[in-house]
Amino acid sequence: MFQKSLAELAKGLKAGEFTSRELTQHYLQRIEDLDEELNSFITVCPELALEQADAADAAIAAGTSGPLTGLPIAHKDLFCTQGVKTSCASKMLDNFIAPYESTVTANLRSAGMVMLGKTNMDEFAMGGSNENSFYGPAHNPWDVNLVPGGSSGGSAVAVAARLAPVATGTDTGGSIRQPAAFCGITGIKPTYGRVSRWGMVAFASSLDQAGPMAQTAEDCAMVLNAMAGHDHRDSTCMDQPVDDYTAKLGNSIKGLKIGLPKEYFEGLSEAMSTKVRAAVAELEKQGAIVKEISLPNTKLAIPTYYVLAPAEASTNLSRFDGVRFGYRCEDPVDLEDMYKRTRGEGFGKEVQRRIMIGTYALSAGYYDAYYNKALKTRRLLSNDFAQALKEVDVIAGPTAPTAAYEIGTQSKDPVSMYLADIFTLGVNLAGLPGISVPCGFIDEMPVGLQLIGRHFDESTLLNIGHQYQQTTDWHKQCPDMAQEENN
Ligand SMILES: NC(=O)C[C@H](N)C(=O)O
Repeated sequence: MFQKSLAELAKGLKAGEFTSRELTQHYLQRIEDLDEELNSFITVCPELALEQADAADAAIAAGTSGPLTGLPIAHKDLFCTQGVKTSCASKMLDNFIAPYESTVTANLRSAGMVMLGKTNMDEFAMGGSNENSFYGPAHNPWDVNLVPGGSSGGSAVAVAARLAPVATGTDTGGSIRQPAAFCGITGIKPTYGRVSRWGMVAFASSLDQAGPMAQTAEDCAMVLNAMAGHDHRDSTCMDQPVDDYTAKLGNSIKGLKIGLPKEYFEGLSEAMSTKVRAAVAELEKQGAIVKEISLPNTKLAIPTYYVLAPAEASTNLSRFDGVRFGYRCEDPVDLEDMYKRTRGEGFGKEVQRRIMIGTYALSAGYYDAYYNKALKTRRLLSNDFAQALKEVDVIAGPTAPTAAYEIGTQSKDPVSMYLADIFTLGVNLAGLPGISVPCGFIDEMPVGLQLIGRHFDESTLLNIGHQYQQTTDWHKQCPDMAQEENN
């Protein structure tokens, strides 16, 4: 049963092959059996899940169900969920139970989805390996000695190991797409403003965006249908009609123009370049027209992001002060001591590093040299994409420069970790949608093809992903521990 995609499970539920309770029990059992080794969940909520499953079964029986009713989902642990811990994988929020529900989780709940639990991540979404978690690293199910990517690492692991058919993630600079690539699943970061950020704990507010992670592009389309839409509680959420993403999956890609940025292939390993070019050739076979393009400012993406994101983080995270909620240090001698020790003890190293970088970049003497300059280079990067997307419909390239690496090998060197974000950061800086689709293996580890589209054109990305998955089977491959015969 767990091998099935979300779309297949939806059909099975509708046909009465199993109930939502049975399906939910099945996944809860898999989590119990396998997650000790994988560490993909921070919180599992069996009682709540079964209660929601029973309600879904009642709705199905009453004929009031929708396309997602009764299907299980896992949420990244930075979406506020009323009554269920929301930790952001930080000691700072280890005791935090949100008094309200995020719009994303509320939308999926009202679509009838069943919440299995909350997934592991890099602390406050800062990282690309899931090693920066207060709860310890999540492990890649293809090889448990390797990282699953991050920051939405737990969500990617849960889907890849078939502990959940779908999960939510968030992406500030690649946090949906890169772990999707490392774990061999599909993940889409929608256009900035497509999905509400209300109740999503903020990291960098001009970049953060939520999206689905699943086995297939079709599954992502189903879930994005319920996630996307206007929300007056998030002033950056756009009041723009939402496409029916599943309705547009059947379109032919004949004549579609795909651009390959030459900068994305300069210095790229032969192995990765071959995989990406083979995937693009497959799309060409289906009628797409491929041409080389240029994104001349690509090399500015890392310095720009790693000034702006920490700057925004330093202000967003100032709310964690030990006063109103979250961690508070023991026996402070005075207010200053409480602030200092609460933040020193409650935040992990990477979070502290970013707060310091961000505070420095925003400080009076350096604001123009760093923050203001980064805003200008952000504009150059956006202009590159805007120009390219006049010439082509979508841009294709690798999601990340490498496949997953061994736990512990990069965590000592934050800069080398930052450099690995080269292909994903620009997409957030320009507010564009991007999808990662599994496109093969390097040394037995999955890698992803990234497709970048025009603002609000998630439909085209999901359709290309879907068409690609009609003639390839990379997305169907799963790690040994998720093989039917082993369970
Ligand atoms: N949050 C993200 O989207 C991932 C990025 N690697 C970061 O650490 O900022």
